[in-house]
Amino acid sequence: MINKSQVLTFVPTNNQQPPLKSNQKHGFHVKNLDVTPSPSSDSSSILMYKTRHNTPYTRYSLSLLLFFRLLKPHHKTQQKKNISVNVKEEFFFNTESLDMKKAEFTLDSVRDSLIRQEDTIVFCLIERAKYPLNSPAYNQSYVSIPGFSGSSLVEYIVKQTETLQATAGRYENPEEHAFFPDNLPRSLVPSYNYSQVLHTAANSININKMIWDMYCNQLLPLFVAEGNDGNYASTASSDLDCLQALSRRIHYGKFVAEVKFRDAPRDYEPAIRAKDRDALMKLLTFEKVEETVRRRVEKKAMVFGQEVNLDNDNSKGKYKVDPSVVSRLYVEWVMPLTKLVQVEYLLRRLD
Ligand SMILES: C=C(O[C@@H]1C=C(C(=O)O)C=C[C@H]1O)C(=O)O
Repeated sequence: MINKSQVLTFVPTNNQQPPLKSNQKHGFHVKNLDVTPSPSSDSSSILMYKTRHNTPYTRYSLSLLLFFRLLKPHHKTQQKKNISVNVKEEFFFNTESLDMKKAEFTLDSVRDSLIRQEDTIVFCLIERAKYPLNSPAYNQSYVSIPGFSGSSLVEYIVKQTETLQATAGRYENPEEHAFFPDNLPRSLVPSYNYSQVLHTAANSININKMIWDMYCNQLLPLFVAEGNDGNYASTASSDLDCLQALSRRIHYGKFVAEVKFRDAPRDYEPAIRAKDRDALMKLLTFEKVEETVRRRVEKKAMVFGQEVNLDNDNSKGKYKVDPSVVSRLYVEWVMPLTKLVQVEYLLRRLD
């Protein structure tokens, strides 16, 4: 009989795996499955399984057969008894978080993360664009919630979510920054050993007030329809997703600056000592990269935001979020604010 402590280990079946790309990682996660065991299954059942695209199908099918045999009750009258089995499954993924890349902190790996974050930002904007502006959600006199006087519904939802997420450890991660950081509760979860690549002065940099102002007062009216459909809570929740994605991207400038400084400390040190913001801005700016980013996010807005249907494609040119607005968002706000974070970080780098 299988007992609770048994683990079905899915292991690679050969060594001829294609090399991982630089932004891919390889690992295992453990899934907990409820199965009804067969008494004939012996305790040494180990299934061979391979998740990569070069899976040998014969081995794969055999594995599945074995697996389903384990799931099959052996006798009709047998009382169904669910047993928890841990399945360790090999997986591959593109890492978005820098922490998954502990071993390779390079300008390329940091830029890979920024590229992946573009997807998140574009999808968040698409989700927000489902709703019209819904201006009451931003109006501080529309709601009067005990303990939150003077807060709009969006502020209320952001504050409450941040409070909850702080207890779950969100702000222990150096990549995360709260919009209302004062008086947040302590994390209640075991601490994770995040890689400490940043200078401690990084903790003093939080430009979320500027991001909030840019998002609510300048960006929103550019990509949502005017009007009001009453979905204020969902709207506020979508806003929170957008704000968090933008904040994470922009504050990622700290990591970009750190890696640039490490690559060329002698170039940066004189400008840092002279507190010369303009010189720092010049040193850290790569116009060609910015142009590539601008074109790529515009294209992502076209690809992710197009209507998909199976008939003749008559939806060309219709996008859920105007691609030129996404390009403008990056050129006017996201990239300049990311560079501002870089300058602020570098100015403190030798403290
Ligand atoms: C982030 C970087 O620094 C600057 C800011 C960029 C951005 O925000 O996308 C792009 C290029 C640089 O001018 C970088 O060099 O990758």
